[in-house]
Amino acid sequence: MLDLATLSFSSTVSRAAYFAVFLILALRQREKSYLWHWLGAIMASLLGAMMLAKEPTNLTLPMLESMQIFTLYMASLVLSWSGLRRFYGLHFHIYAIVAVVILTVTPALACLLVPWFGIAKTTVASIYFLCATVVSVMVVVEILIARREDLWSQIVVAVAFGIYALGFALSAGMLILTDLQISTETARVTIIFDQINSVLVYVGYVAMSGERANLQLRHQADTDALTGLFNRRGIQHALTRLDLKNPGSTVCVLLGDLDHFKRINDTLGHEGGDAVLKIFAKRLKNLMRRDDIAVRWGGEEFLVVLTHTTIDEAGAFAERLRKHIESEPFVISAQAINVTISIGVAEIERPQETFDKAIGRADDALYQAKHDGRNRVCR
Ligand SMILES: Nc1nc2c(ncn2[C@@H]2O[C@H](COP(=O)(O)OP(=O)(O)OP(=O)(O)O)[C@@H](O)[C@H]2O)c(=O)[nH]1
Repeated sequence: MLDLATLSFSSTVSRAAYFAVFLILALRQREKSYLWHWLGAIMASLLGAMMLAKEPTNLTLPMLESMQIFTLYMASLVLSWSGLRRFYGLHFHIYAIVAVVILTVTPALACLLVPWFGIAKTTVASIYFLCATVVSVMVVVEILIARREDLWSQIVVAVAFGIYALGFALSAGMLILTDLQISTETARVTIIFDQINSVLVYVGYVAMSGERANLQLRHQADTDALTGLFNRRGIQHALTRLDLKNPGSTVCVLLGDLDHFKRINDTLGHEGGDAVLKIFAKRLKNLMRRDDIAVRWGGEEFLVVLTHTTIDEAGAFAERLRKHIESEPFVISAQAINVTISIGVAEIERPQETFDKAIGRADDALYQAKHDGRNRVCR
């Protein structure tokens, strides 16, 4: 069995290692304020662990040291919570700031009451555990109830703080309701419990940061930077979401091309042309349903995939889009520009036809629409 001195030492060393890792992460990505909060959380708990490690077997620390250690551990929890809020891009309400400051200093203030009012040290410890429970629950709520982002790794952090909350609440309950005293054994259990849980928390933070960066990179790689629609690479990923093999559902493709776009560029300049493309993409998205997929297929060419849609419905949608573009001039730098679009529509004939073949037929239909005079829909 490991003794208290060894456990305290390993707890301090592991925190120092986390501190080094987070310091590098924060320095390399200075703009990510949440990393600085989490670095602060680790630093506070490292300082607390260092103070405890000085005299690991002394369970009756002087008042001043107890106050400092309680405050450091509370600050660590609060910085974990504030880091999470920054991670989700949230700011802090003034009431929330006041509340967490009160929670942070309450155990230290309770220490002051020990000599003056003769309050038992176990009562002070239970006050600390109660405050720590509240902040741990706040972290869990921040992640699980709000579910602001779909990250698997945040579940690890939520579980770790859920375990912390349970541990703190149980400790407080036992100190209040039973005559449990703080002993070498309880100190050992506490350190082991904290050691295991802190691995989940800090590794969870790194994983959250990495998972989100990974998703953002993938999103960037799949998205056309100008219009925000999928690019050709992105459609491959988006198509995996569609059940193209299901013969029960009809899927149609639309290939649209803005008419005489070269003239628009010549009139407005390339930047003006870009603005037209952006506005077009926005209008297109406004007409689409949630499950439909829009892709910037080429320069001024757009592909739309309509799920659970018959060829007649797709034709009607294309006509609606065409009229919508034709009827409302695009306003670029206070200049109203008339834009029109030609559209080819095709249904994917399943089970034998591939997606690419259907696009080929939509392209033929688009060619026909251009040939017939533009600003029209052809099947
Ligand atoms: N502003 C801007 N222009 C682009 C972009 N990509 C392609 N283009 C321009 O789009 C124009 C396409 O011209 P064309 O293929 O001749 O077709 P069009 O003038 O639209 O004529 P039709 O398609 O036959 O109606 C070219 O002038 C390209 O330079 C882009 O990202 N931004």
